[in-house]
Amino acid sequence: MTSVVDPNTSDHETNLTLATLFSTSLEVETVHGNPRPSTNAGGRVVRTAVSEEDGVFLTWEDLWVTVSNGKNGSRSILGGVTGYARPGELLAIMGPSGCGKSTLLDALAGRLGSNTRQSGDILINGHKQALAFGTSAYVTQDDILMTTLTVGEAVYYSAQLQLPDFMSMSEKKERADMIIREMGLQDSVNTRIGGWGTKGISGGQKRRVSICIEILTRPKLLFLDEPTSGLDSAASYYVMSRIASLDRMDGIGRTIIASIHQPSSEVFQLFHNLCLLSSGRTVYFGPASQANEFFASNGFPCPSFQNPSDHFLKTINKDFEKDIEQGLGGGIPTEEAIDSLTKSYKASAICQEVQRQVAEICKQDRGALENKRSHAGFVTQCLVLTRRSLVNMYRDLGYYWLRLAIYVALSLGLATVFYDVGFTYGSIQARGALLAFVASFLTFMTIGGFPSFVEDMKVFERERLNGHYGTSAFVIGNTFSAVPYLLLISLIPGSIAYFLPGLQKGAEHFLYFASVLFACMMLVESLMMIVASVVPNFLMGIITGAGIQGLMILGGGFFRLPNDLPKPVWRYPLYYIAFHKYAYQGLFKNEFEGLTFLNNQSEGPKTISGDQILRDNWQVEMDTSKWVDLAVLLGMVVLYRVLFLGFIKTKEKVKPIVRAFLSVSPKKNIQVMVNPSATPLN
Ligand SMILES: Nc1ncnc2c1ncn2[C@@H]1O[C@H](COP(=O)(O)OP(=O)(O)OP(=O)(O)O)[C@@H](O)[C@H]1O
Repeated sequence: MTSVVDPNTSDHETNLTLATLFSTSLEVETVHGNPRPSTNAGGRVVRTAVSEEDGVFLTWEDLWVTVSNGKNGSRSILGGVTGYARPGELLAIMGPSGCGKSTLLDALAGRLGSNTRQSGDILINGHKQALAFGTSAYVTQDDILMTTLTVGEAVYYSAQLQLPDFMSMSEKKERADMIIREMGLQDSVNTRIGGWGTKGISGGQKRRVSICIEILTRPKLLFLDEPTSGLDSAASYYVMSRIASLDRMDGIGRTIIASIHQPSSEVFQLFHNLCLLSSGRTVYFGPASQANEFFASNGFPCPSFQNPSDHFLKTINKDFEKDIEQGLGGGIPTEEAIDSLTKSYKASAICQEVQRQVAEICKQDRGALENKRSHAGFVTQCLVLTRRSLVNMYRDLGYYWLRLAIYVALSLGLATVFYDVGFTYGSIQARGALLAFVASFLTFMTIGGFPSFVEDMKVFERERLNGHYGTSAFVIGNTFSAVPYLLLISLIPGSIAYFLPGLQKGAEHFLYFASVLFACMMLVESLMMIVASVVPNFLMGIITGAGIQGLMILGGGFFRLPNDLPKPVWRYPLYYIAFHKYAYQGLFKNEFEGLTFLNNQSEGPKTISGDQILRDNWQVEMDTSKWVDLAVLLGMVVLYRVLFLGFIKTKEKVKPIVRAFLSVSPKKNIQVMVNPSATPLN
C-alpha cells in the first residue's frame, strides 16, 4: 500500500506539489450571472471571484465529542478531528450513517445536546466565539415547518421577519419569489406544507422549503445537514449548485458546510473540500478532487464506471461487514481498510497541509463575527408573528376549533344538567357547583391545545437559533393571536352555560362571567406554554400541566373550603398562588351578590341573602370586590407570560454556560473512554 506522500520527495517539492494540489481545486473564474455550477470544462471545481474580506473562516482542531454511556463510561462520537472551511468554498462532510456527520455540524454550529461533552478548539475568524442566534444559518436534518402554511406563505412570512425594514414589502416578496424559483418550488407555491394527518408537499419539497427559508438572507456561514435527502439526482444537483452559487449573488464569499449522503458525480464536482469520516475519525480531509487519488494510492482504486463517492463510502462502511468482505472489499476487512486509510491520512502531506492552513487562518486576525444580522424591526416582527400565528391557529383544527366544539357540547351538557336552577335553597349548591365546574374543568381542558403549543415551540426554537426574530416578539405574537379565539370560546359556550341554567340576569354579570372564563383560559394556555418550553414532549407535558392544575384546583378553596384547608402548603401559599381561588371567589360574588334565596319550611317561608351565603357557605373574602379578583386574574396572565419569556431567555443563557462547563480538555476525554473499538486513532 502506498502513501500519497512519496518518501523520496523533498520537503520543498512536497510543498510545491501540495500548493498545486490545493490550488487546482481553486481556480478563479469571474462569473457573469451564470446560474450553472462553478465547474470548469474538466469537471473540476473552480472558485468564483468572491471577496473573502467579509467572509467567515471556520477552523476546528483536535475536536472531540463524547457522550455518557451511563455506567459504562463515555463513548466518543468524534475523535480529534481537524479541519477548516473558508469563504467561497463548499465543504462536504461524508461518511456512513452514524459516523458523526451531524455531530460535527452541531459542534461547529454550537448546537450540541446537553448530554454531550466537547473539547478542542473551534475558532471563527481566529476567535473563540459562540455561534447560534443569528450568526449562522443551519438547515437541520428534520424539516420543522408550520404545516398549515402554504410553501409561498412560509417563505414570505420568513422574508418579512428576516429581511431588514429598509427593504420594501415588494422587494422582500421579490427575494422570496426568486428563492422559491431557484429551489424549483414555483409549482407548489400554493400547496400547504402539510404534516400529521394532512398530506401536503413531499419530503423532498419540504427539504427545499427549509433551505429557501435559511438562504433568504444569504448568510455568510451556512450549515446544511443532508440538504439533498429525499431529492432525486437531478433535483439534488440543482439544489446543491444553487447553494454553491450563493456567492455570486453579491460577490461575498460564503462559507458552506454540508453533510451529504449520496452525491452524484456531478454534485461531487461542486465540492471544494471533502471531509470523510468513519466512526468519528477522519479518513480524509482535503480537496475533493484529490480524494480519488488518495484512495487509489492507498490500494483502494475506484473501479471504472463507479461514482467515486459511492466507492469511498463502500470502502469505509463497516455496518454490513459480511457482504462487504464477500463481494466488495477485495478480501480486506473493512475495519483494517479504515485503519489503514486513517493512518495513511494522518501521515500524509495532505493532513500536514490542512494543519498548516488551520494555523495560518488562526494567525490572521480578522475580527470576531458580528452577532447581529440586520433583520426586521421589533414592531414588524411582532405584527408578522401575530398574523402568521393567527393564520396557523385558524387552519389548525386541533388548536381552537375542536376545543370550541367540545366546549359547546360541554356547555350544552351543563345547561341540561342545571337547566333553570331557580332560587330555592337547593339552587345554592347547584349554582356553586356549576361555577366551580366552569372555573376548573372548562379551563382545564385548555391543555388540549398542548400538542399545537409543542409544534409552535419547535418552529420557534429553530427560527430563534437561526436568529430570525427575538424571544419577546414571539411571546407577544403568540399572546395576541390567541385572544380572538379565546374570546370566541368564552362568549359562545359561555353564554350557553350561563343563560340556560338561569344564572343572575344582566349584561354586566354575563360579561364578568365571560371575562373570568377568558382570563382563566389565557392563564392555562400560558402555563402550558411554560411547560412546553421546559418539557417539549406531548405526553410528559400534558401530565405535568394536568398535575399542576390538579393541585391548584384542590387548593383553590372550593373542594375544601378555605378555612378547612390544611395550613401548611395548602392554605399558605398554594391557596393564594392558585388562580382558581380568584376565579371561584369572583364568580361567586358575581352570582350571589344581590340575590335572595327562598326556603319553604313547615314553619313558614325563610329567605337568605346572597351576601350571607357568600360569607357562611362559601367562605368568600367579602372585603374585596369581584373586580379585584378579575384584576388579579388579568395580572396573573401578564405574570405568566413574563414568566414564559423569562424561562425561554434563561434557557438560552444557561445552555451555553452548561456547554462551556461540560467542555473539558481532550486528555480527560480520552481517559474516560471505555470502549476500545470506538477509540479513535491519534
Ligand atoms: N446527544 C447524543 N447522545 C447519544 N448519542 C448520540 C448523541 N448524538 C449523536 N449520538 C450518536 O452518535 C453517533 C453519530 O450520530 P450522528 O447523528 O452524528 O451521525 P450521522 O453521521 O449524522 O448519521 P446519519 O447520516 O444517519 O444522519 C450515532 O450513533 C448517534 O446515536
